[in-house]
Amino acid sequence: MEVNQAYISPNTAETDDEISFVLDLSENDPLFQKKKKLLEDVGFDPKGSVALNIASNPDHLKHVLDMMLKRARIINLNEIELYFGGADFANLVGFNSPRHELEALHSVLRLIDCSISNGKVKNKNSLQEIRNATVNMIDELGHKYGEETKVVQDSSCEKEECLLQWGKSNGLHTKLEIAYVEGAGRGAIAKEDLKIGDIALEVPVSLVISENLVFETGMSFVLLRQFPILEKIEGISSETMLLLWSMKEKHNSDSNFKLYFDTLPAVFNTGLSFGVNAIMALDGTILLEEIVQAKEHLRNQYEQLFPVLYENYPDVFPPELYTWEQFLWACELWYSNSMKIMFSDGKLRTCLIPVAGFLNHSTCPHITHYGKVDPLTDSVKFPLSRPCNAGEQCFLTYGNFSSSHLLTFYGFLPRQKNPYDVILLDIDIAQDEDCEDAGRMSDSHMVRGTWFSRNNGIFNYGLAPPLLDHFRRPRGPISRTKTHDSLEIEVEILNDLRSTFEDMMESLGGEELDDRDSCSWDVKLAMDFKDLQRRIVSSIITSCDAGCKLLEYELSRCSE
Ligand SMILES: C[S@@+](CC[C@H](N)C(=O)[O-])C[C@H]1O[C@@H](n2cnc3c(N)ncnc32)[C@H](O)[C@@H]1O
Repeated sequence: MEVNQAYISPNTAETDDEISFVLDLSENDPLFQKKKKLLEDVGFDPKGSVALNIASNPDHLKHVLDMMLKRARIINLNEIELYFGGADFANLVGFNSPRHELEALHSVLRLIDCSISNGKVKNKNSLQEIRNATVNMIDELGHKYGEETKVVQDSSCEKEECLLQWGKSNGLHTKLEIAYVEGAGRGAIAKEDLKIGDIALEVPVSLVISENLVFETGMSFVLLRQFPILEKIEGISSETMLLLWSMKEKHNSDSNFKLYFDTLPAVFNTGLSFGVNAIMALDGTILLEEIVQAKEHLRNQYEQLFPVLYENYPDVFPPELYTWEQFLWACELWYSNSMKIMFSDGKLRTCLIPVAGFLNHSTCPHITHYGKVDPLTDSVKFPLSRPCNAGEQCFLTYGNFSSSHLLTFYGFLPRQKNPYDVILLDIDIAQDEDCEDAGRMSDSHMVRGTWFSRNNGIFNYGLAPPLLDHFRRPRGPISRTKTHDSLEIEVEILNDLRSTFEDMMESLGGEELDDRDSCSWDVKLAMDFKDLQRRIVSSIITSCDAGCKLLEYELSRCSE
């Protein structure tokens, strides 16, 4: 899971009757130049502010909120969002994805809260009104895009309850309880109505499993004794050491983390455990190659360590605990359950966090800002970015991951539409080197389901502007004027694209007629993934067709 980084520095300045909200684009943002250009293109000063008149009418408040949101949306774009919407200014100021919209609304809320709390403004009514409007928008977003959860009532969560009790007696605080939920194993359910800013879970650093804890405390693995051994293996990373530690610690009945290990599944069922049939079922998708390579990489890593370690140090590395299967289990544990946490010393460490590991992922999550140790409390906090009512499952974001990544490393496909499901295209980008498209990815072009686009008209067709420009550029100066010549070029481009995607569809093959429910978990997941690829490719072919029809109609009008 990725640490959430917001490259925004919110700021406010007040006079007696006006507040200036400064949503500054940080120069540390890796996409600074692209976003700066975008802000300028839509008429914003990148260093500018939005002014709120204290004695304002509802129309002014609405306008101020609208302006703040537009800035916040641009500032919060990530690379994929920038690629698909970047050059399309009309779309950019509208809705992009639930995560993106939530982030934008949050930046605005932080600014307003900052102003309210600094107490300089005498008349707080306007601020409160604009705050209420922002909170309402966050609420509506949750209602529209949030996932519903069915709790599996007859499953016992005894081990999970023990872990919670152990956590609480060691300083953990939570407003969540653990239950089995349909389709996702265990999940965390809100015990009471939680509002924005409430801390759903707080875990003291002393309960966090990281290289710090493992290497700095005299744990049962006698790690200090192992260091000289491990240091002899060239390039061994702290991650590898943590893998080795967890493989043994899981069997240690005296472990400080015994109750945590007791709650872990015996098998993880991620893409890394796919059997041959499932891998074959991925034929025609890039995921087949990706999974094979990822597994090969892990196998090589294992073979660098074993049998050398257990032959030379059988006491420390007993062969029965260090099998390839156990190694894969530990890899899957760390891939699917770890979080990257920024510690008070400024270092980012990969950690396992008891209880937080029960939080499932959603593309419209409740918890988006986590991943930093609070130095005042020496704990990791999980605050709510949108409300979660009692009885609802509280979701986290694992990061802006594609379904292929989620399948490979977490073993599931999100139920909702995933805006990060892109198909990378094998296009020579050399021609694009001097291109300065606002949203172009640095090294690739891509497509995603055209259902995400609201711009299907001529010159857009629901496709990414940088991709279309890539095809336009060799055909002459890029034009968005409906002349006969430019329309002809557009038809040519859509025909080329359609044929590329028809080939891709053919290599995916027809839909399998098998009864999914009787398939093994991995084959079913592979087939579901392939269906998703077919839907994406089919949406592009349909959009190319629809675009050609529009162009033909326009061309016929030109020649009239
Ligand atoms: C950090 S754990 C979350 C707790 C997990 N459900 C459990 O029972 O241990 C991550 C794993 O939860 C499952 N998971 C998380 N989010 C999911 C989702 N939206 N749908 C289905 N499974 C999900 C996947 O198996 C993933 O590898």
